[in-house]
Amino acid sequence: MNDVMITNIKSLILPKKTDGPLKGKEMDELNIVDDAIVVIKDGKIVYAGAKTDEYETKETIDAEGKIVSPALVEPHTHIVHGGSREHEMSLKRQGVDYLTILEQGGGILNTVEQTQKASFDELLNKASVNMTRMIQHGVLTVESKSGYGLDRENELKQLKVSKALEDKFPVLMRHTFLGPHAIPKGREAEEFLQEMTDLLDEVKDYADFADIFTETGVFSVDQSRKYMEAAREKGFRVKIHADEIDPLGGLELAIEQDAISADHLVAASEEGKKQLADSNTVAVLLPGTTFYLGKNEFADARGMIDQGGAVSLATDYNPGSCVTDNLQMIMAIAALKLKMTPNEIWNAVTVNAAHAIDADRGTLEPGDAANIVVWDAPNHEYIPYHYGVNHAYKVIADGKLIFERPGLNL
Ligand SMILES: N=CN[C@@H](CCC(=O)O)C(=O)O
Ligand SMILES: [Zn+2]
Repeated sequence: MNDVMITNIKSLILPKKTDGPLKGKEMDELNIVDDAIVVIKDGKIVYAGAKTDEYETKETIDAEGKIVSPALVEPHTHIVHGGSREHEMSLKRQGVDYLTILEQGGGILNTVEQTQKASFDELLNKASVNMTRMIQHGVLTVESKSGYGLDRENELKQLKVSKALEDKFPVLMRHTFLGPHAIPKGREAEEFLQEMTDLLDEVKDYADFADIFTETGVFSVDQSRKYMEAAREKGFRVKIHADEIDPLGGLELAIEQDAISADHLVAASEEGKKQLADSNTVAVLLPGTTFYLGKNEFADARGMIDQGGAVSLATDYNPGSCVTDNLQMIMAIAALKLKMTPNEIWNAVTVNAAHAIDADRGTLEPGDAANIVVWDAPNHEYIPYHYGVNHAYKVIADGKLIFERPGLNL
């Protein structure tokens, strides 16, 4: 006897399971089955498809005629950090830009100070609030970066908090070492980068990927290449914060280094975008950051997809450049500003996001984890359309109903 059947599903969204990410035109293909059921046993999918009488289960979860999809995958966050930076909004209003704030010792370095001061428990409690909200918004797989410690003790503290989050919540996580995220005040780039490179052996026990912020005033392409080569030699797959503000050639470097993802890419070159199609690298676009930094030019998702590349989407949740943990909001910005189609967007936040962090998630094939969301929406196009609110109605983790949207108590 199976355990659970999800019944009364108006439409079931079924992204395609493939060995690599969906690229180019494939990104616009999405299987949607009307009048469907999902059958679950031991937390895994037994069947997801058209309604049939073939299965018996001990329990049912009523989808109430709503739409159902795999839980979303969030492939780029800075969820573990101390404090907040609301004061930067006034600076931005006065015209001080992101890199100038960083150059003056604020921005990332402000959060570094607050993260260094915070205890393990303080960081865990704070990140737990955001993780709860992410889950309530339909996310059950989360990538989490360090990078606000900038020394051995505090980078390890951040990574250990990240691991503790995974133990505390029914989520699958990937943990990324981002030691070279900024240059501490009074330090010299090369010498600090060497210190972070020397930490790679030790952080290997806690981190799945090694990441770096390649940007004007932070790390150059040459410095980043050196770090990525060292990380790869130690067995890491690499990631990069590339071409976020200035076009430095970070995307080309990512492809050269066989990075699992290249993230941001607002200022990526035409050459880099072209090379994406023949690479193993997923472009993780973060349009919430472009919006929050008040820029008018967004990453050229159309150029990347239309030339055959693989694109994913993430919040980039962090206290400075994108203060939202709502991935549905990013789906809306992707529709409006990246001109991505609804099918491309759904693939970008499920299968392609999973490939960007090497997680077997985002699909509902037999044997997959039964991580599922019932959405209070008439169809899959509705979620990017009705923006800024939470459409997740029921969230099911490993076959267990863990969140139901509360109503009003009138
Ligand atoms: N740009 C670099 N790192 C983060 C921002 C971190 C911060 O501002 O605190 C990002 O991905 O946007
Ligand atoms: Zn980031």
